[in-house]
Amino acid sequence: MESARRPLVSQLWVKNRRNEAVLDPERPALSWKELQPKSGRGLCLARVLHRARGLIGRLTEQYPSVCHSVPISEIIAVETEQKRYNSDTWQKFNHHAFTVHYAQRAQKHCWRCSAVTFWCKDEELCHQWIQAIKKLLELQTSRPKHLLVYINPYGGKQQGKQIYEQKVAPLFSLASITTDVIVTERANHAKDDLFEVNLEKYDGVISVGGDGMFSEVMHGLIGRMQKDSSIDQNNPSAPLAPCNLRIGIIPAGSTDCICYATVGINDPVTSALHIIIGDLQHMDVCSVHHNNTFLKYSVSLLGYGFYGDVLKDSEKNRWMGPTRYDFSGFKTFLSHHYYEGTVSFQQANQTLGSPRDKSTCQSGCYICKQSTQEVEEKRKRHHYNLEETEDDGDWKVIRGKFMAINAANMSCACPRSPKGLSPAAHLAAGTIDLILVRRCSRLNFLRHLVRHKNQDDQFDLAFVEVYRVKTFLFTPKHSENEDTDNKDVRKKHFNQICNGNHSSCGCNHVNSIWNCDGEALDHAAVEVRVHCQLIKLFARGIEEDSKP
Ligand SMILES: CCCCCCCCCCCCC/C=C/[C@@H](O)[C@H](CO)NC(=O)CCCCCCCCCCCCCCC
Ligand SMILES: Nc1ncnc2c1ncn2[C@@H]1O[C@H](COP(=O)(O)OP(=O)(O)OP(=O)(O)O)[C@@H](O)[C@H]1O
Ligand SMILES: [Ca+2]
Repeated sequence: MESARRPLVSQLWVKNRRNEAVLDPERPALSWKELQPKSGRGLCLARVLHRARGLIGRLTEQYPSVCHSVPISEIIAVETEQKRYNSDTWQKFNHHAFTVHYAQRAQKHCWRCSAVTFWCKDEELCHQWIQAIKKLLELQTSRPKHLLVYINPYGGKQQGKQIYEQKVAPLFSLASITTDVIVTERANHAKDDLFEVNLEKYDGVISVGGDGMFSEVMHGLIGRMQKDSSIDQNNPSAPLAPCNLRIGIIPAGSTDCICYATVGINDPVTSALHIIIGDLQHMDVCSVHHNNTFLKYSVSLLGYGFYGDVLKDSEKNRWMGPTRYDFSGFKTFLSHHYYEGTVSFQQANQTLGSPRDKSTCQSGCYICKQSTQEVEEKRKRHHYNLEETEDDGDWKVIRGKFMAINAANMSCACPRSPKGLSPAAHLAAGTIDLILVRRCSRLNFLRHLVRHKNQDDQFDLAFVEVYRVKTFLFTPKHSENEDTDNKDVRKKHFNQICNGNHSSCGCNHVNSIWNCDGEALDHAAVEVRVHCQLIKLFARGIEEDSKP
């Protein structure tokens, strides 16, 4: 037992160079460092340079040899080397070699699977190393072994199936992860399936597609949990049962904002590596109700006004793929609509930070960690039927004319807006950032939009307000029935570019619609409530400095 904790130290060869390799179960990491320049007959320029560097290093007492180190948690697999090297090396080491595959940080937030082959002088040493690494890998208990994968073949640029087969499946198989793969045949296929399937045999569910596909998987899992726990989703104040299974996202959509804001990039290989090493990121979920009837859950953006109108227009142009959003965004910007209504909300406790904080939510965020403890205690109290003590403040009511009402449950960072709609929003603190953009000129609205792209403070504009909240209500000024009947009211909302036939401007509504993670809601009057850390993802949040 004692020997299992001691480091394994051996001389192994990497690319024909003698290295000292150390496998330290205490750190726990695998590291290797070149011991001396390659020996052998013959002279080549590289070797001369190498020796000169070694000599200079020794003279200055700094031998310039790089130490490589890989945490065990980031090793993907270890395997006996098959004969793929030139026969010289193969003969020299009598066929004894093993290869370690590991996750390596490439560019910012982008990970790649790298490999290093270690050559051993004898078979026993080779076997000892492979067994020692495998033993340490077995201790990585958070890694998934069996996954359920849903692929939307029509999301984004319709590349979901190819992306999964070419970039992800080979990595899962290298990591000995087995999968049941379902290519969806219709919308809601994944969601419906998750209500029926035996989930006990899986360690996670993977969504290959965009935010809409993720939303389907999430609705399936949350809905299933509530059904199994006899919780009525129509009750807006019911404490929801959290989901134990983690969800992985392989981005293949048009916005991929949930992936981008939880991993830092929308790259299928990076996401596959986070899944393999069993990363964990808790995430808040908002429930949306209308008159005590459950409508939907949201994790990224609930947007009324501008983003609702963009969505509505873009749905007609799904054939355009991701470009549909830019096209409809431009049209919606020109149509320049505002909507009247009342927003009521309770501001969250100040310990949960402010939307105007300069620091952002990152891997290991202390505000989210604090919420993990609180949510655990709250669930325990609920389990033992103990009383709740909510210390939320008074309700604030704002009546007005709005260009946009955006509720960001996370930063909503995506390739179109790398900082997102609310750069300081938290993934798992149990809060939403409510952004109110009041009626303003076209030029001012453009200034607001441009700030989604640059470094300027998005909220430092006279017509923009932002609040960190746990729950809010929205009531449109005009009743929802009026919206379809009252043509006179519609006319009041015409503007320069609308010629009155409304076929192209999409302005034939007094009310806008809610864009809920890219899906349209059927009602404008809503009650929204955040459920702290309801779901878990195979991710780790944004790493501060991803490249070592
Ligand atoms: C001048 C440049 C301004 C550029 C401003 C870019 C803002 C981009 C903000 C993206 C925020 C995404 C929030 C995430 C929402 C997701 O849950 C949802 C589902 O995937 N995606 C969308 O609704 C997809 C929403 C996509 C919205 C695209 C809006 C594009 C606006 C273009 C306006 C151009 C005006 C030009 C005037 C000369
Ligand atoms: N086989 C299918 N046929 C038609 N629609 C599907 C199918 N499978 C899933 N869907 C639906 O397609 C919708 C959009 O999918 P997805 O989110 O993957 O792509 P996207 O909308 O292009 O990307 P994003 O949501 O990132 O903007 C989802 O709402 C999902 O319910
Ligand atoms: Ca949140």
